[in-house]
Amino acid sequence: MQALAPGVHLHPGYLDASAQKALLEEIRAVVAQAPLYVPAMPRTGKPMSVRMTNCGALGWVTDKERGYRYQATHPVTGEAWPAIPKMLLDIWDDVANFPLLPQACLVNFYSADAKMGLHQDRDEQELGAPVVSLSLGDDCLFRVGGTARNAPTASVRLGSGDLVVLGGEGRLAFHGVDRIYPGTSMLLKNEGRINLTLRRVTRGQI
Ligand SMILES: O=C(O)CCC(=O)C(=O)O
Ligand SMILES: [Fe+2]
Repeated sequence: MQALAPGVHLHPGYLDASAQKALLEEIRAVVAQAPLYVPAMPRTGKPMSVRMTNCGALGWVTDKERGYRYQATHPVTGEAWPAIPKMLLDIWDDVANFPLLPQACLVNFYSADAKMGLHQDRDEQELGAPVVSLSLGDDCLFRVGGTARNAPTASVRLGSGDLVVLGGEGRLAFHGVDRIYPGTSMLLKNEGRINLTLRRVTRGQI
């Protein structure tokens, strides 16, 4: 385990190749039920470059009119999100050091030219639980800083199977994805990167 910033820990190679393949199959099943869609930025309605879906009781969504939020249904199909695969619940159990299970798993799909600007994950009421983030497929350049936007940042290349935990004083650390390195992994059939982000949303037992 490697500290990228206070409270931000990288577990390089957390999933071996066969676990990555098994998890990818689970995510394919999630996407078959809850298709990837293009989220839009609040107010401007500008499309994000990352395509998204979710599994879990709640999913993180954003659109022009209502902005960033969690909701129980897919914004395009109107269906409830599929359940979080057991493999991911077990991973949370292993690394989160939190007594309750995650409620939301955001599935981010990055094509070769997608990125995600520097931001904090702050749409959750429960900030005592960490954010647990897994990478599958192509490498990316991940950037993480402090809890102020202008704090210095460190960049690290994340590969398939790498896991990052943002917890404690790192829970609100600014972070983002500056670029994808297309063709650096053979896991997916085509180029691209999948990121899975597990979170608690509400406070207390649900
Ligand atoms: O893709 C990643 O590694 C980060 C994703 C992220 O920060 C988010 O979905 O909030
Ligand atoms: Fe984030």
